[in-house]
Amino acid sequence: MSYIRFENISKSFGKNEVLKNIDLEVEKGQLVTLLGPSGCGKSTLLRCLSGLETVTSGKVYLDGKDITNVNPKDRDIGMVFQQYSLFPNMDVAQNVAFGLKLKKVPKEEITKRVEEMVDIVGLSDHLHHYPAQMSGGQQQRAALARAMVTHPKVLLLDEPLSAIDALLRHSLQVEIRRIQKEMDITAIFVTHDQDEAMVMSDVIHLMYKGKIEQSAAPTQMYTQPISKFAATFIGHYNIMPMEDFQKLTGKQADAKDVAFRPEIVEISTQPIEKEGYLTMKGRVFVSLPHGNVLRYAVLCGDKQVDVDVLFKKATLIENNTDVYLSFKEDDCIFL
Ligand SMILES: Nc1ncnc2c1ncn2[C@@H]1O[C@H](COP(=O)(O)OP(=O)(O)OP(=O)(O)O)[C@@H](O)[C@H]1O
Repeated sequence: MSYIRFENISKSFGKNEVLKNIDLEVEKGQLVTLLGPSGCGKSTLLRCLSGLETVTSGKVYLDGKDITNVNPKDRDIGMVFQQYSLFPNMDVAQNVAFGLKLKKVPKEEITKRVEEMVDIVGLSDHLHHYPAQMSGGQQQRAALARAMVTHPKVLLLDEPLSAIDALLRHSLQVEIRRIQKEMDITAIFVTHDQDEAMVMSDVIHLMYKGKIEQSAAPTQMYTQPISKFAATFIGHYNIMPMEDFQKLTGKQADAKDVAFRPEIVEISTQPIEKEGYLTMKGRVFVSLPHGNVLRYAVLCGDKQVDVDVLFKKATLIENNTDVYLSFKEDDCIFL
């Protein structure tokens, strides 16, 4: 049996069914992400594991035991939330020591374990600082240390980085992943940010309206979405009804929609003819920098197709220029 197992979990608040027959497994030592839009049930599923929420039906197993009705404090689960949940009147050392004191761990051992843990999260210089004296990122590291110092069976991270600015957020993503691997922690991470899920996870569980839409490793999720929703949520796919796609490219397929990523499309002012490639004509109506690429929005018929070109290669095509788009048929996903 897997280390964590949600078996046929449903959860309703009154008439609102928020989780619908969820089956999900997590292996020991994995970091899995629950990814999905706001309100799809990510936090509720996490709270069913921690015991902060009861399930309406189904069972939750942890480390071979049915914990569905176990008191939250006896589940041995560490949690970090979006809000910095440190005790404001305690310094970092006292905050991190808190759980160990509750467990009546001997004093010398507490000091040793707190110092080790604070060192791992890179806060040794802030051992005696209070939360108000630290940045958001430092406070989240302290919260992480506090959640991990007791060696919980599972670490639950509910959007722990969403209040932190982009640059620091990225370095904390990498750091949390490093610590999780180094300490062989089993963790479930909740986010609505696809990039964060891509960086952090062994497996992504994409949720939609209370169900698991797709479960896959990050690269597979990115390159092989199984539904229109998955393609919309991950990878910024161009999605076009098959009827329009057929009119533009001549390609026929037994599908409702076709999805293709902006970065697989070549754009040129000259016709492109290549074996195995599909082409369509269009007109550039705007181009905007997007991270490290230039994104052209091209109108093909009455459909917008986004095309990403690496900045270093880009010679700017002016707005209102007629262009040819081409892409490998193999790179299209027929849904
Ligand atoms: N205690 C509660 N009482 C009533 N409804 C609730 C409660 N907790 C959550 N809900 C509802 O359950 C649904 C799922 O909420 P949940 O917080 O799990 O979503 P989420 O995917 O984590 O969203 P977000 O990314 O915005 O945090 C929402 O419609 C929410 O309003």
